Amino acid sequence: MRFDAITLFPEIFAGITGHGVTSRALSQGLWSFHAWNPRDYTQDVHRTVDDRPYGGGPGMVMMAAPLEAAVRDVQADRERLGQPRGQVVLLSPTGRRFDQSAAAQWIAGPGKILVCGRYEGVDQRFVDRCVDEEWSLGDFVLSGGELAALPMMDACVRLLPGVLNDDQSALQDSFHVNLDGLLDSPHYTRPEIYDGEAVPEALLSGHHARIARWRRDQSLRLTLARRPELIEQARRDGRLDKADEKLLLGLQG
Ligand SMILES: CC(C)(C)c1cccc(C(=O)NCC2(NC(=O)c3cccc4nocc34)CCCCC2)c1
Repeated sequence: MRFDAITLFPEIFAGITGHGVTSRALSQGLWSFHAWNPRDYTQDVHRTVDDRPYGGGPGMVMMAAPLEAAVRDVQADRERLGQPRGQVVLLSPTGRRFDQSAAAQWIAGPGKILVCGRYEGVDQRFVDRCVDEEWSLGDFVLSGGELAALPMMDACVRLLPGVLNDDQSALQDSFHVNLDGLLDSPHYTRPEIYDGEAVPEALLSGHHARIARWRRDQSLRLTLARRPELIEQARRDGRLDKADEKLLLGLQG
């Protein structure tokens, strides 16, 4: 899987290229990354990438030409290497909401070209001419598209075969397999008594069925309390068994 980022701040991507499982996967060649700075595609001596908004208003807008020139260079680079084109994605608050299923869809494709906005946004003519999809991380104000691109890329790379070992993929699988879309149960590790607080007795029992039941119950309780819509989704998908429903009935009364 290849990711390209069009960004004024390529160093931000060290967050995943330089640390942890995503960094190791990069060095193992399980995925690849290239950052392209629009500033390298300017023609003026000041390397201007932004300008004031027509119609007035605060802040600056990223100009279309450097962005488009960068995108065309990425596409030419992929073509030169015989790699598939890949969609141009604008990270944007108006985009479709990214989630785990989006990550699964993204890794099925050739790899996205991620355009990261700064200032007040990008010239609409660039969007009309070059952008295939807009995706959003959520409804909050961010300083730049890079800060949404990073978690999306992380979610995708973790899904690639060979990136996570069996231990690490437990969390990944649990989202879709053990917990199937429910919140995770509480975690505990040594010491057994921490400042007088003990680990729940079920987890010390050594009885795997009892431990699994305790964890499932905790996930259902927590999900019902914090994200009830995930319970509904699991019910619609037929992912709740009789014991689950019995517990939920007791909780919901
Ligand atoms: C109603 C709402 C969502 C609060 C909102 C409304 C208006 C503006 C913003 C905002 O944050 N503008 C700044 C800007 N944000 C983003 O790029 C961005 C934000 C959130 C999720 C994202 N996912 O990808 C990219 C995302 C970065 C600088 C270039 C212009 C876009 C937010």
